[in-house]
Amino acid sequence: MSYRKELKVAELAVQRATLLTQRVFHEKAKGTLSKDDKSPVTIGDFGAQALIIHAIRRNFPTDEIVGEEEASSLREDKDLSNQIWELVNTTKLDDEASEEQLGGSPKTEREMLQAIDAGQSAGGRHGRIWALDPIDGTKGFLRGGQYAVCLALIVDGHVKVGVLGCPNLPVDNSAPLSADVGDKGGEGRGVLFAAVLGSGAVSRPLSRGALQDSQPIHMREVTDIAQATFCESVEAGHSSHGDQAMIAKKLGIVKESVRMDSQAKYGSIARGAGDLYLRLPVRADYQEKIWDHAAGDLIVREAGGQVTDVEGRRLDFSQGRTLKENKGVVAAPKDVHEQVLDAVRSVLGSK
Ligand SMILES: Nc1ncnc2c1ncn2[C@@H]1O[C@H](COP(=O)(O)O)[C@@H](O)[C@H]1OP(=O)(O)O
Ligand SMILES: [Mg+2]
Ligand SMILES: [Mg+2]
Ligand SMILES: [Mg+2]
Repeated sequence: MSYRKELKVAELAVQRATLLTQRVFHEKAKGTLSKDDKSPVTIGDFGAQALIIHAIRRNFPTDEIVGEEEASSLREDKDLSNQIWELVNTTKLDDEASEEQLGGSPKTEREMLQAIDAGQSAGGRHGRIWALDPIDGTKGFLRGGQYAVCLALIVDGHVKVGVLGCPNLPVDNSAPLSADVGDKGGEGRGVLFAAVLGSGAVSRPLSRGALQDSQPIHMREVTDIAQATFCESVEAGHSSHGDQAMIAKKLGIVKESVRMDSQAKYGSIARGAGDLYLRLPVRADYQEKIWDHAAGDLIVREAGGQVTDVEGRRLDFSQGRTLKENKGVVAAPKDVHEQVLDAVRSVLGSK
């Protein structure tokens, strides 16, 4: 299957949602709510989820959706719900045909809340399931750092389409890897990554209207692993900086790691700005969420990379809302992945 329509809808929906998140960053007070697990959520997360789920339901009404957020806290907080509605109701792509392809946006606040709540699928190994992270790296978003709007289509447990909107990464695929977001105007920033299984990966500038032209992206060829650049989370609570530093040392890497939030890490290595992405578990009981990895996993593999967990198993998206059969992530160009994995095993094995 070509998944042509799925790809187009996903790209446009992510592009529109990034506009909403940027409006939140530039125009709104960025208050946060704390979720049960103490992680933050903003009006940007809810608004982006509403717009994207609306577009999926209009175009693919029988598909299931695994979305990170849900609306119960908004039903109890009218003021917050109103703020999100104002954003959702007024964020549109400049291009009418593209808006039409998305099926417009929710018509009422009630419809918006229903859309947010339509992301409660349990996931699993059968059927068509969209995995959605409306803002990945919420902490990065709040800091003015990197974040990503992430959407993937999983069919019978396999990722078929992946899209990442990264408003604060440079458009230029050859720009040096840095978590820096540049000047306040955002000139030259904003990139949309996409991949379809078997068709390669591309990037294009994020725009305010129709999709711009894309170009293919590839991982960089690494001939000497000691020269590789690796990226990791900013948050030490999300992956172990200590173990990652030991692995880098074992590989002879002397360059300092680049720390950035969100799946922008997957996009960055897929276009050869960096080479390796290591995410080593901090807590034995944390299960990675499918929406934190599905799009990035496909984009990196389609750009010539391999993505596994710390034991060398491919990420298994058929296990429900989490990657419960996996521990951590090791993403690298295919040719050196085994070498990186050996270093990971030896560091983790000796603990
Ligand atoms: N203990 C943890 N280990 C790994 N990832 C985590 C942990 N706690 C939260 N996360 C998730 O890490 C993601 C951000 O990753 P990164 O550090 O690469 O930017 C977020 O989606 C966040 O989930 P949440 O949305 O619940 O905060
Ligand atoms: Mg996330
Ligand atoms: Mg999120
Ligand atoms: Mg979150």
